[in-house]
Amino acid sequence: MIIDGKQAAVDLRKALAIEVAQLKKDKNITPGLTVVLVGEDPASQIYVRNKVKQTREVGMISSEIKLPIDTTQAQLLEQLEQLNNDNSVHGILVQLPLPKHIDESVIIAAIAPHKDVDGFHALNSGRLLNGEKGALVPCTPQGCIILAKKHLGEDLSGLHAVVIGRSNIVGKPVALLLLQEHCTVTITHSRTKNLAEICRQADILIAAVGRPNFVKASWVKKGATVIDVGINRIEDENGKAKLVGDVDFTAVEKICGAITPVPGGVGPMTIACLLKNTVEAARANA
Ligand SMILES: Nc1nc2c(c(=O)[nH]1)N[C@@H](CN(C=O)c1ccc(C(=O)N[C@@H](CCC(=O)O)C(=O)O)cc1)CN2
Repeated sequence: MIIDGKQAAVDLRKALAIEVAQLKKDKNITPGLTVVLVGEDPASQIYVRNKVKQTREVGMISSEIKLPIDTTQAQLLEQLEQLNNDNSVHGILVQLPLPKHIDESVIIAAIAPHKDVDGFHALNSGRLLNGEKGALVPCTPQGCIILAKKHLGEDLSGLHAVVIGRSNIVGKPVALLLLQEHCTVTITHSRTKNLAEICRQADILIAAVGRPNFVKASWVKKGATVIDVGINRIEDENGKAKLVGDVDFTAVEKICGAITPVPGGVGPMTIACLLKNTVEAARANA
């Protein structure tokens, strides 16, 4: 089975549009998201454009702040201070990666935690770690869980989930979410020994390593659910640009029970979950 992330994102946005309309009717609140982009990275520009477009499509307010590549860290912090104090802005997102002269961790820490719709602020990651209610949860990990449940149903308890990758943005939070779902969780990374053997034990395999076609068919247990977070741009045999995930899709598809494709898997869910977080932020701070 191929898990259709594009369709799951459409379904989530439809449900959010209804919620947004209800929030307007009942409380006269229109959720507002501001996306900040520093520089002109082509992929980031596309992601930001899609975020703004989809936010508006579900009836929310969205604005984009484009800053030049030579923006200083102090200038970006000043911009965030203004957004933190603007009551019409419920969600703030700074598109990553930032230019090298800006320290991402300083910027993430400067976003008001209740407006941190990326869920990257230490207060939100701490809440997730403690299993507290009210955390804004990172979008890609949320998308992974929703997509895994499309195949496995709501109850993931007792399943062995193996996560490849330990980033703060995907690997660690997705592992915590799987733990909340009562999975047995193994986190693996570049120094893990016997990686293939560990992956073969997975009922749910999450690949978030950033290496094209890294996960081979021989690493996958028959019937496993495979969630591919990778977005890697490579050249095909004719020199044409092509987008692939971290999983050797063609080979793994024949063995697994279900798999997310790239494109059309986790990526679209990242943006849909961002809209979900913005609605939650607006509701929580009404
Ligand atoms: N502040 C953040 N920065 C970044 C995040 C993030 O969650 N917050 N994630 C990524 C980029 N990203 C969202 O920002 C993102 C990446 C990919 C997609 C997506 O829909 N991909 C499509 C393919 C699109 C293409 O052709 O490039 C797919 O997989 O089908 C959405 C959002 C890094 N930065």
